[in-house]
Amino acid sequence: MERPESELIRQSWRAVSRSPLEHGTVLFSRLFALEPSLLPLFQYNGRQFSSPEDCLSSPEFLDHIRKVMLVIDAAVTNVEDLSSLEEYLATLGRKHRAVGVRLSSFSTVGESLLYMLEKCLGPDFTPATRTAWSQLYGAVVQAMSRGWDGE
Ligand code: HEM
Repeated sequence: MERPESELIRQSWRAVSRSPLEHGTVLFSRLFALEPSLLPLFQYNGRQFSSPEDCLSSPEFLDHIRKVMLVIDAAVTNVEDLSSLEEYLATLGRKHRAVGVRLSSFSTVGESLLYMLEKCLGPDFTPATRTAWSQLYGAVVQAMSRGWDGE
């Protein structure tokens, strides 16, 4: 996997990271629209959400959005040496496998991430920036995929 263009990643993330919850909400709204079957995987205290809107307004789910944005933030910070996150990401992958997430759903997450970046950055989301993010996200998923090894 080619190393993503660090400067494009950092620059574009600056705009997103000013309001992570807002942009993370755009990402997950898109994710639920593309793959509604992911909704039942989010349950807190055994409670099932009746709709994406119900889920997107729950404090526990908003915390999950914050966690996701923090992981992406860590990947941006370590974009030049993602191997430092490898163990953490493999463990994170294992935790997601344990709650019933399929590795293939992370492709839909990637699509939703690119969608959110496009909405946030508008014309600044150039083809080169898109390529850089696809590479970065691809590297994150590759590391997380070790959590599904042996399936
Ligand atoms: C297919 C989409 C996803 C689903 C269905 C999913 C589901 C879950 C669930 C059910 C939990 C446990 C409850 C919670 O902490 O809220 C969790 C935890 C977590 N998720 Fe996700 N997740 C998804 C994508 C992601 C992504 C893309 C990231 C970051 C790259 C991420 C980062 C985290 C983190 C950091 C935790 C906390 C892990 C811990 O407790 O150590 N999730 N996820």
